[in-house]
Amino acid sequence: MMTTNGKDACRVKEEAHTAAVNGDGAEASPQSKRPQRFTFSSEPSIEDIRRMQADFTDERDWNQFHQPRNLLLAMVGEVGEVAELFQWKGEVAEGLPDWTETEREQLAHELSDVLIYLVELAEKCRVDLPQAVLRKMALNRLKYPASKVQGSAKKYTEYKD
Ligand SMILES: Nc1ccn([C@H]2C[C@H](O)[C@@H](COP(=O)(O)OP(=O)(O)OP(=O)(O)O)O2)c(=O)n1
Repeated sequence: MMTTNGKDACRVKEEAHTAAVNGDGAEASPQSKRPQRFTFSSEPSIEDIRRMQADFTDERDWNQFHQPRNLLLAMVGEVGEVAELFQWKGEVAEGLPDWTETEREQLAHELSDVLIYLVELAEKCRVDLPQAVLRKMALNRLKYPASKVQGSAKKYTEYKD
């Protein structure tokens, strides 16, 4: 079980933006170093979250309601609640410097709701999410080689080679 608190969750640590992070095997160069990178706590894992939500639904006899389509709709509803927090604020800088603690906590709640439903949706669709993410990121790296798309946000279909 997780023993984290708000401070742990908000810690930033000195970390180079290395090849280990972007997975492309390139050496880290001084230019690629990012001095302050936010990191997550290592727990709970996605499997921990799946199990905690499974326990939560089992204890309430709610599996009868948690079919894939219902979970999808619930997740999209929670995405809407995330959007509502950003609504009418204009551009928001990384780290949300102008947000109050209450607003930050609301955001943490809504993002968690999205994640909880996403993880349960994946479970009910028999998608092993952590492994699926690894496969998808490998595909992303193939579609968007760093050397080819450096500094460009164009979609892969827009590159002529
Ligand atoms: N049938 C349900 C209802 C709730 N939850 C869990 C998963 C979500 O993390 C959270 C969602 O609860 P609410 O539907 O009450 O939504 P909010 O927490 O966002 O409340 P509100 O809509 O008032 O902001 O509770 C669930 O698993 N299954």
